[in-house]
Amino acid sequence: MIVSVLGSGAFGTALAISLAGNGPVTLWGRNSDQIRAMQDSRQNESRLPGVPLPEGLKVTSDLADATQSQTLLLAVPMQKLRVLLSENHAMFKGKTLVACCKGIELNTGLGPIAVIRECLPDAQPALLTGPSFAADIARGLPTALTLACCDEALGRDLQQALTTANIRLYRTQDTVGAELGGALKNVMAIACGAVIGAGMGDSARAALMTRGYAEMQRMALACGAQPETLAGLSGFGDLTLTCSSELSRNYQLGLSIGHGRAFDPSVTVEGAATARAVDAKARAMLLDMPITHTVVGLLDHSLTIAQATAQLLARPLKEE
Ligand SMILES: NC(=O)C1=CN([C@@H]2O[C@H](COP(=O)(O)OP(=O)(O)OC[C@H]3O[C@@H](n4cnc5c(N)ncnc54)[C@H](OP(=O)(O)O)[C@@H]3O)[C@@H](O)[C@H]2O)C=CC1
Ligand SMILES: O=C(CO)COP(=O)(O)O
Repeated sequence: MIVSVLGSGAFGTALAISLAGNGPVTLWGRNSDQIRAMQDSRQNESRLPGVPLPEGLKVTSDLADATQSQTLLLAVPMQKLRVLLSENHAMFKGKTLVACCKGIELNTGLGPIAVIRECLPDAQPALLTGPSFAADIARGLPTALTLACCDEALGRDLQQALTTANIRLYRTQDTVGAELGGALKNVMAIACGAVIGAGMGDSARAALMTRGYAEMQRMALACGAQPETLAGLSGFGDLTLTCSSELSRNYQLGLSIGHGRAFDPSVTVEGAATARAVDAKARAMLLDMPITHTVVGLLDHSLTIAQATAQLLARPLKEE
């Protein structure tokens, strides 16, 4: 299977580096200056400094060239997926499109698979998700991820083709569960970072992770997901990683909120838009998602940390 990775950020570059161990890979980025610098230095200095690009990895800013491959990994932020697909519609027709982003689209409440289906009804969509930091993958450290695809035969082919020396893939047909797990864990990571940043301690974080997981399940099951998917790598696995590591940008944003410090708005933090999208979706579906709602309040500055904490603690007592 000939593969190209579209999006030369941290994750796209890391995936391309790992996949290059299987055979030739093309990595596409939209910024021709950045791509030229990558071609010259053979590293991605802004996103993954110090990690050399392997020989079999071709880097290009020519999308027509990159989309010669039948299988395209889409490693752009969730809120940018639709524009990439719709602006380059003709080049993506009939391709196998593997979304590598984690989030829910702000204006529609849709996940990546549904966005691909809307933009390109004749494409074959799949999702690569689960606990992994780009820096770990790029350095060859071992990771286990979920490959979600409704079509079982295609899912098996992708699982085989995208497994690498350091990425072990598990397979599921439950794309709804896989994409909601990956999207919602980022919202919980913001909440956990805020609690730790504000000095509320590890017990409070454990409470948020557990009740956050209950919220993730509530939304996912209401959308038709399987509970096993939420308990797997794409849900519980990624929740654990993202809520407990300072390498996570979502967690870092939470830490800044907790510390009362500004955060660089240019950093990709998927959980911010996703919290707003999920909060609106939960309201429409009459689902109780208090942590997500509180994160939106913190992001919008309509709640202080103290108010947010008091509000969550004062909720009516209930069975677990
Ligand atoms: N980093 C990680 O550890 C992991 C990330 N992910 C997921 O991967 C996705 C991408 O994240 P990540 O790579 O880290 O983010 P980065 O911020 O490192 O990179 C994002 C990339 O997307 C490009 N991009 C943005 N908008 C467009 C567009 N309209 N068309 C084409 N390219 C565009 C950016 O280009 P430019 O620089 O020109 O703006 C940049 O190269 C996210 O959904 C994230 O959740 C998943 C697992 C791990
Ligand atoms: O998705 C990730 C880990 O699985 C990366 O997390 P951040 O986007 O918070 O850095």
